[in-house]
Amino acid sequence: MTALTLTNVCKSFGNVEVLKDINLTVEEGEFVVFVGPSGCGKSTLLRVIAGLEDATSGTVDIGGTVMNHIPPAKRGIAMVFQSYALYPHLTVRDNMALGLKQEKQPKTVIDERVGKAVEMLDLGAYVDRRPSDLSGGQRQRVAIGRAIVREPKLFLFDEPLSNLDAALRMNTRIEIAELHRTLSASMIYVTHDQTEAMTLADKIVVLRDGQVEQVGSPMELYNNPANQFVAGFLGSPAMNFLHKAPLAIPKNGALGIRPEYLRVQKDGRIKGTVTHVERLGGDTNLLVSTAEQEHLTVRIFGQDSTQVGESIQLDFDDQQSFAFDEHRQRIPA
Ligand SMILES: Nc1ncnc2c1ncn2[C@@H]1O[C@H](COP(=O)(O)OP(=O)(O)OP(=O)(O)O)[C@@H](O)[C@H]1O
Repeated sequence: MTALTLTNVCKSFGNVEVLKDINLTVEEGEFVVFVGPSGCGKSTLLRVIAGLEDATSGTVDIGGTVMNHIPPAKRGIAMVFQSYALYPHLTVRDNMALGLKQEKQPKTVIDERVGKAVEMLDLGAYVDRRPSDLSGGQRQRVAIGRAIVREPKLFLFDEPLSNLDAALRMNTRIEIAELHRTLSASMIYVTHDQTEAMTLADKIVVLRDGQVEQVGSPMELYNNPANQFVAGFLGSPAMNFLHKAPLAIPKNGALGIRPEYLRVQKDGRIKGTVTHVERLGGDTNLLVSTAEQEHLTVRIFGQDSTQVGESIQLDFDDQQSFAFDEHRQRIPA
């Protein structure tokens, strides 16, 4: 069963085309992440699925029903926003129960579902507090709880972790992954953070300028990017692109090498100077300016004593490099 099918979905604001012919399926139980740079249309696409925006053309099918003209509350979806969108005057318990009360669910059902969500999200100690007395991470868990109690067919997350600091972001990311395993629910998650996309997704949809660039599992996209944009977007530090001889560069194209596939080697084909060293504790990143005035990042696993200003020679295995043509499309190996 398919949780969501988008067919030829387009969206314009005035004469600005923000989504261009989007075709996509989300299978039941799948965790799909929309990723792409700021302004590429991720949130708009999510809002079209939610019914907060109308598609200009195309169909939005949720669980086998075309939903284009069905209001958000009747689409069987629940949305979690970056801003939490909690009611400040209501307690945690009442915030979570509100949607069910509005649906006129019996009290026993409300108590049971809220109780289950509170337990799942470890919010037991906070049920009588108001949002202002919670941390950002706790607030976001309440917002997630409010979505869970509605038992939606499809969860929609719009950058839910953007307001959290790095440590909390990682914890909450893991909690969302666990939640997905526990609920086996279909989820769509919007982010511009490629780490979130890589770690959470069953399937990543890379968007650019309102179009789908590539769809696949995180490792498929990492190991087999269709084009230079996808190759450069996924991976941290980002893939290096070299454009100048003496390496074998496709005509007017580029050779892509991931930082972890470059190694320091005497007589290496790439010669350069270290311009900056980032010691991350576990790993070391070297920034290198090549003899051809191109810039590279080299990722060394572990600690390394290389200093700024040192001359360096680098090499790589050809089968671990990626060739791109003049249109930035991947040239198959
Ligand atoms: N209501 C609107 N009216 C006019 N233009 C809009 C409206 N909403 C979004 N846009 C435009 O549509 C484009 C896509 O916006 P959207 O918010 O979907 O991008 P995004 O990929 O989610 O970006 P970000 O990561 O910055 O949130 C942007 O150029 C934006 O300015």
